[in-house]
Amino acid sequence: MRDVTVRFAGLTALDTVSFTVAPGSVHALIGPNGAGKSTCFNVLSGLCRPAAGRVLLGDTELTGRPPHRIAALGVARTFQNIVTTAGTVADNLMLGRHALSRAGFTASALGLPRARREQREHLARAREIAELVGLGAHFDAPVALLSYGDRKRVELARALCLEPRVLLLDEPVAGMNGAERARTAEVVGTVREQLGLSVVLVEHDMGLVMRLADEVTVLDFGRPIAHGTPDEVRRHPEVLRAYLGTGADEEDAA
Ligand SMILES: Nc1ncnc2c1ncn2[C@@H]1O[C@H](COP(=O)(O)OP(=O)(O)OP(=O)(O)O)[C@@H](O)[C@H]1O
Repeated sequence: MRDVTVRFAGLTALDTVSFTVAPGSVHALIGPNGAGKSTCFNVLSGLCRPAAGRVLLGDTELTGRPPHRIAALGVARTFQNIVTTAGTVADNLMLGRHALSRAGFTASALGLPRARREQREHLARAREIAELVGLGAHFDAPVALLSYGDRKRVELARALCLEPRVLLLDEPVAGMNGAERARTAEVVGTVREQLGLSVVLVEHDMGLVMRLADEVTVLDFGRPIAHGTPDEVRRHPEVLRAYLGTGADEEDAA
């Protein structure tokens, strides 16, 4: 992201924000409520068009492209709130693979051999992804019957079904209990390692950020105030003042 500015009416939600996500790394965006983290995600995933600045994936220009194009180019995201409720885990993951399907709707509907073969391959890959995030045993279970933590991981798996190069995780452990948080942290680590993708993470759970992130960008009132490793950032005077004060103390105490 280079020099991105976003304005809503009179308010500048992002003010010339730049950061680079190193390939294969976990990059966290943190900051107090209203700092601009969600707006950053919305810019990265194409839901929000910046007034100025650019978003690049390698050399590919993403700025101004619609969300489905950005997803097809390799940037997948999850949302803060769970969006999957209907169908089985398999159904939801197959929806995630739909964008990759070549055979087309008509061929699939007619059950043509190529479409059937493709469908089988997608299902096999969806199952692999479900296993990777720890949902293998629930593959054919209705999502509505799963625990909250498992449902959040269905969202993660669905995003992974796009075979992204970059995964945007918007508060992946929000609302989870301690055990579920630990499990999800482990899954994110595994996913990054095994799929070799880059992860951009917005998360209020500082313990998780400190554990998972290679680099952290701190936003405050739409401006980046610090950037560095988790250790650098947690010691940064501006960060301590603006935001981490209590979070850092709590974590040290833990
Ligand atoms: N669609 C919108 N219209 C008007 N103002 C908006 C809109 N979206 C965000 N804002 C404002 O932009 C600023 C940044 O909001 P944003 O949601 O990006 O912050 P955040 O860091 O994600 O906060 P939180 O941690 O609470 O999710 C806030 O002042 C917010 O009220």
